[in-house]
Amino acid sequence: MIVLTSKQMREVEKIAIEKIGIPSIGLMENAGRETALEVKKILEEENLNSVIVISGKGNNGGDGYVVARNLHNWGVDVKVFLTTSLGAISGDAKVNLDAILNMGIYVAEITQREHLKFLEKTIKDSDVIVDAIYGIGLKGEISGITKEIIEMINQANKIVVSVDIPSGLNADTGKVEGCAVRATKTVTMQFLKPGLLVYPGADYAGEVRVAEIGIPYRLAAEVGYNYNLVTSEDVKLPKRHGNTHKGDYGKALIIAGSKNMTGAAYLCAKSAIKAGCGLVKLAVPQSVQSVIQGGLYEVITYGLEEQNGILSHNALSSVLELIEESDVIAIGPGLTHDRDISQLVYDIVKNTDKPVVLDADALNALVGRLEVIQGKKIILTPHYGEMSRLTGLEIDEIKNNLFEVAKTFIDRYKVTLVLKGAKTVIATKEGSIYINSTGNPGMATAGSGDVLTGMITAFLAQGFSEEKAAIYGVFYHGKAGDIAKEYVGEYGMTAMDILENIPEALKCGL
Ligand SMILES: NC(=O)C1=CN([C@@H]2O[C@H](COP(=O)(O)OP(=O)(O)OC[C@H]3O[C@@H](n4cnc5c(N)ncnc54)[C@H](O)[C@@H]3O)[C@@H](O)[C@H]2O)[C@H](O)CC1
Ligand SMILES: [K+]
Repeated sequence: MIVLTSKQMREVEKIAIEKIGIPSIGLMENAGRETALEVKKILEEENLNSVIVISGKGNNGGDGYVVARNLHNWGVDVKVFLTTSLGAISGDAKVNLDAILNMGIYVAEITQREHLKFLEKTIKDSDVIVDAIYGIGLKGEISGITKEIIEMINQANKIVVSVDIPSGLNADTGKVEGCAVRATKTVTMQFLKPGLLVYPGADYAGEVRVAEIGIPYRLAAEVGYNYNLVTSEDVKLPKRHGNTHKGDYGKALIIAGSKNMTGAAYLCAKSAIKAGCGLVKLAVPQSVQSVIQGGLYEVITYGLEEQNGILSHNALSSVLELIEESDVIAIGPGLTHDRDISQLVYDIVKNTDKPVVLDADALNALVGRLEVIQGKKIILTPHYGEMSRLTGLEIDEIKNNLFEVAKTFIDRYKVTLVLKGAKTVIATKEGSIYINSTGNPGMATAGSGDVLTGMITAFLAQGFSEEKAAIYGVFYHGKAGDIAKEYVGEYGMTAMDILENIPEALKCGL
């Protein structure tokens, strides 16, 4: 599903109005009416009838006047408060402000501190708050009286419907600019915005609805969008042909495990099989092979050269031989981190041009010498901690600038990046960003990442491009977690629960 940044949104709006000739006031009418319909639905469902619209000085505020006009026409008790003076309103917003004044709708200015008490009382007496203070035109941090108004909205404990984007939220990053409205629902115009989809923005936006306001859909392609939300529509699975055999679904080699982390290797290999990989070979340290083999009926295991239960660099030639007979490789789950293994991982990556998924300790192994991945068919799956080690950035810096961090990384290394988090973001070689829509907090559990690596590897093995394998793997991993949640809930969910629900998740894609 297409997602547009505020800049891209402005570009499509400009083409719609200036090139195509769609009247801008018509777009505002549609934006306001769609939001009003949403508010009406809430009022009817909850048996409520009074609304306060809080409008800012721009076109977001203009949408707010249209909301008020429509609600008034439908018999709703509606009042409008301006965070600016009446004289500061211009353009389409002014046309709509004049209309509501002419209709006799109550309009008040909140420009001084002493007005705040009255606003507080009106909020208290209202059932629903419509937030039309700032939309995509927000620049910099919110301060002064507007900040106090937003804090008042948040403390009121009312149903809040935000127009386009919760006021105070950065539409592009999801960052809170000083303060932001906590919405129950956000009605966003024509296209999703990235800031609504990642944290903290996603928490502030509440339920998000995209309203069609009359901008032609094709304009997104014209301005060259690069953000996408991955939904079930985007990850349909191809039907398998009748006349096929296991060779058609790929041979994967997984290099994983150590004496203290046999489970990671198990979870990864089993997940690859569960996600449809034709044949999975698992290379582990010799001394743990018999432990790992138990229960892995479908997987061929290889015990390789090791030292104290950890793969050693002496395993390189055996690994390279196994790679010869494989289509795709995954390295990392449960390997542990030491100098010898780092060199092993480095040399494996250096010596193959086949698609490789790098996870966990394989990522740690490449810290400081990432140039070896440059331009290769590689998918990296770091969580924020691993990304921090790879880039030298603080975890908070990564969390607050997910898109920028991901883009800078792929611009430099030209690989596929799966940046794992509460909202996993995938960045492709071509510079596109995909935001995942599945998953839940129950999946924040040990081994969950090993399952994901197995799934991505399986899609790669089945002939998907790195980009598609990453997108599909992340989506269905989340889906399996969502199904697991129905049975075991979030608290008790284990990686095994996710793994066991992979087949059910994949059935949804057919
Ligand atoms: N995208 C579309 O096709 C349509 C969008 N509509 C709505 O219009 C807004 C965007 O309107 P715009 O006037 O450009 O910006 P805002 O209303 O968000 O506010 C800008 C307003 O506020 C001032 N300002 C910005 N930041 C700050 C700050 N930190 N402190 C103080 N003041 C600030 C700025 O100078 C402006 O004056 C979009 O979101 C939609 O809701 C149309 O109605 C339909 C078509
Ligand atoms: K808003």
